[in-house]
Amino acid sequence: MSTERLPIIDLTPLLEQRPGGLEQVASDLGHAARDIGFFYVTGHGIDPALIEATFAAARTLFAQPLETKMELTRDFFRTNRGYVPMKGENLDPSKPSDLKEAFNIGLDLRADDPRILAGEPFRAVNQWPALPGWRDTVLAYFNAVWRLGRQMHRAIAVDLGAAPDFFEDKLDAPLATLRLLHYPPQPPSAEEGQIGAGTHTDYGNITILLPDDVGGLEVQRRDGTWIAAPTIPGAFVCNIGDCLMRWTNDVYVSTPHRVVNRGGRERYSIAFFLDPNPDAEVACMPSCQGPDTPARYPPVPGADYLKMKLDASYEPVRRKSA
Ligand SMILES: O=C(O)CCC(=O)C(=O)O
Ligand SMILES: [Fe+2]
Repeated sequence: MSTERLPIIDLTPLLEQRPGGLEQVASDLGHAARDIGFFYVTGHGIDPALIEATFAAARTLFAQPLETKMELTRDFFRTNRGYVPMKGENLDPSKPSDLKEAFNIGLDLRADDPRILAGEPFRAVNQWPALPGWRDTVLAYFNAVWRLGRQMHRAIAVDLGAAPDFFEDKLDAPLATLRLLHYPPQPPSAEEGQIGAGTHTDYGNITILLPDDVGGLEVQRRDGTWIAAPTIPGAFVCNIGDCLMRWTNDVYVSTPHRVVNRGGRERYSIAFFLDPNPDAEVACMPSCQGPDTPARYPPVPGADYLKMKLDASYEPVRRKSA
């Protein structure tokens, strides 16, 4: 394991709209996004009490009987919402399934939302456990990190030579997923290659991850070696996803990572995946192409891209359970 550390980026100048703050953070984010594709962010302004309450909500949910949790997993493959039991997913399809359970929440829509009635992909109602205050807490956290992700996209847009609001209408009704995660300690009985989260890249634009103090996230450098990404109290870990890599003609990198819970304790983490609006056209940014670097990928709607990625990750589990 390499001793290199991921960069730490302070978002305060961006979020407080200090003079030159947007450009400063654009440069810091752009550098990290082109290099290792992973970075910590501090100065994000999200209330520590909300963070604590969301962790508490995750612990309470995962402590429910399996039967109760399984009731929250209707039609998962179509909606990408609700509960995923232990070993219910293979982030690395070449390895045994992941030693984790998860719970997904998407954009919160009413049952009579026209997008649901029209059968649009991944538009669905959320599944809510019958726990007092749970929905309010988790939705407040969803909204806070979504807002943060959009603000970070202002800096990303500037780094990519676009207007600061370039991404705004592509992220205002996004296929975003908030995912609560629970990993048991890595058991001695695990199959060869079976870990908390198999090596994978994320699918969306950016991921805003809040790990607890157990640690266990590992990031793969381009030379194949691994860097530990220990938890920094109060900081998020952010990474570039495949969709933004495509948008930038591979100028930004979506970096492989994994979770191995060697800490001997239960581990909880909360990931927010900011995928674009379903109808946002994911097309090569003008600044990322030129005579020597033509666009490598044709434009694709956000929804088609996400579907392609999710299908590949659940396919092995679906096949086994068929
Ligand atoms: O739990 C973590 O720390 C990371 C999880 C992850 O990489 C993912 O769910 O995509
Ligand atoms: Fe990930």
